[in-house]
Amino acid sequence: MRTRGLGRVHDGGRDARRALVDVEIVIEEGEFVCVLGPSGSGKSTLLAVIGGLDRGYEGQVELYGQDLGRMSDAALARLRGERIGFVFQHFHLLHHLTVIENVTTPALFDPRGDEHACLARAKQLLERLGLADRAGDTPAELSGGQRQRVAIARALLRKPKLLLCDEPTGNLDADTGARIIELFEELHREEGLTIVAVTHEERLARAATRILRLKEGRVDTSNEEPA
Ligand SMILES: Nc1ncnc2c1ncn2[C@@H]1O[C@H](COP(=O)(O)OP(=O)(O)OP(=O)(O)O)[C@@H](O)[C@H]1O
Repeated sequence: MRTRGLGRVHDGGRDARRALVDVEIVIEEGEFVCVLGPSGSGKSTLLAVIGGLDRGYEGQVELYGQDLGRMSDAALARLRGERIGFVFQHFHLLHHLTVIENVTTPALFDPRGDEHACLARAKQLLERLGLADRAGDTPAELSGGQRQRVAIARALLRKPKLLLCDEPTGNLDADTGARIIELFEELHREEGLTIVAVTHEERLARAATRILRLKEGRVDTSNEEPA
């Protein structure tokens, strides 16, 4: 993933906000990057842009050798579906579906998908995330941390190459948070998963192989340190 001269202005009427300013970053395959920075520094905006969800940017974003700005909406949706898993800050679960349905539903849109394999992987992920006995519950019956783990299982279902997460441990107690971090480290080490995680949490940042700091929409290199 590479950005060149990346900028993003959020249109707030008279009060337009420059969320990203001239961001130049390269993330290699297999990296585990944590994005740190104060509230409002552009972290969530950066994730949305590099994940192909926000197309209103200036400059260039290249993902797996493709210039996102030159892709059709359909091609971009396909790239997202095949290669990227998202864990959003507010989970975005579907409230009328059960846990297992939430995890498997995005994969059902894949015409080449194998339903049995998909269900088996969903069950395995729920097991790994300590939710095996909650598969039939709806999100309303779960705690915030459990919902977060459902969102993580859903993001991992299609074996993405790149996992983009916004505060993935933000709602979790210390033990559950530690389990998620272990899972990320395992997926990164064993399956070569590239992870880009926005976080405020020290524990997660310590697990990363690189820290990227944002400040007022710019990459902040004043405090560079090896992770
Ligand atoms: N949809 C939007 N419309 C208008 N302004 C927005 C929108 N999304 C973000 N912004 C503004 O862009 C700037 C960067 O926001 P962003 O959410 O990317 O920051 P952040 O670093 O992720 O913050 P936090 O840590 O609080 O989640 C902020 O000033 C924010 O108010």
